Amino acid sequence: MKTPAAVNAERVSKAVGGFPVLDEVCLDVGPSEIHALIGLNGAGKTTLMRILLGMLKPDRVSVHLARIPVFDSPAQVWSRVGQMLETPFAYPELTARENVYCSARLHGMRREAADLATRRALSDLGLERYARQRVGTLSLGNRQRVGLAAALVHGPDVLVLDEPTNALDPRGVIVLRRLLREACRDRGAAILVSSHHLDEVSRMADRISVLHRGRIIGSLQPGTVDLERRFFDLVLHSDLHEQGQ
Ligand SMILES: Nc1ncnc2c1ncn2[C@@H]1O[C@H](COP(=O)(O)OP(=O)(O)OP(=O)(O)O)[C@@H](O)[C@H]1O
Repeated sequence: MKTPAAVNAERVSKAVGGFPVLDEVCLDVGPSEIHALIGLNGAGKTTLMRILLGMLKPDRVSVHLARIPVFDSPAQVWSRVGQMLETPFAYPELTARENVYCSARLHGMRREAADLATRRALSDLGLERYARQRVGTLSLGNRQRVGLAAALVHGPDVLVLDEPTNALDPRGVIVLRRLLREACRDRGAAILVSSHHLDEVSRMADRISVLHRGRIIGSLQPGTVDLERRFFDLVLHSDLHEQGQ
């Protein structure tokens, strides 16, 4: 049975060293949906994603993955999750192929299926010619491609990707967009991506939430004009509101 694909965070707060990094953040990602999180540097995007993936404990716990509280999620649930945070999943001393294969096996795939899925993921990400090269010797963009192949290899129902395109070339961006769209369409994947690039998320996402100083301050409509202006309006309005308090 497939695990229902959904991410849900209710009023997640997190302080680090007494400084609030996240403040009552509510966020959800439904099946067959790409939800983009956009915000300035230091807004809290990575911290939120780490909490959603159970890597960091929020101060108040109400985070659900596949409708199960994240800290109680069994291996079965995690096997249906793919992620790539700041440092892509990659052992530098292993080859690209070995890295992706390891990810497939760690997500519970049997040898033969893992082998097949690894070939497909390497081909999807345009990595065939680097398959036997050690990841530590690859370019930054190709390391990111390996991280993405490792996140996607097992066909996850939930995907959490932190700035998945920041090192990709324009062709890589298009490829990733297509792969994410296919994951949504073919298996109803719930996908959360963070980015700094409004144009890119506008093309990729179904929903865009703006995170600023640890709070969700509004949303943007993908595909509409003037997203940049709307984004800065929200940021400015939030800053002015904070100063006025
Ligand atoms: N372990 C930590 N110790 C101290 N401060 C931290 C720690 N983790 C996060 N922070 C702070 O929390 C804030 C949010 O960081 P986070 O990495 O989540 O932002 P981000 O939105 O992903 O930023 P960027 O777009 O630059 O990647 C930052 O001010 C950061 O310095």
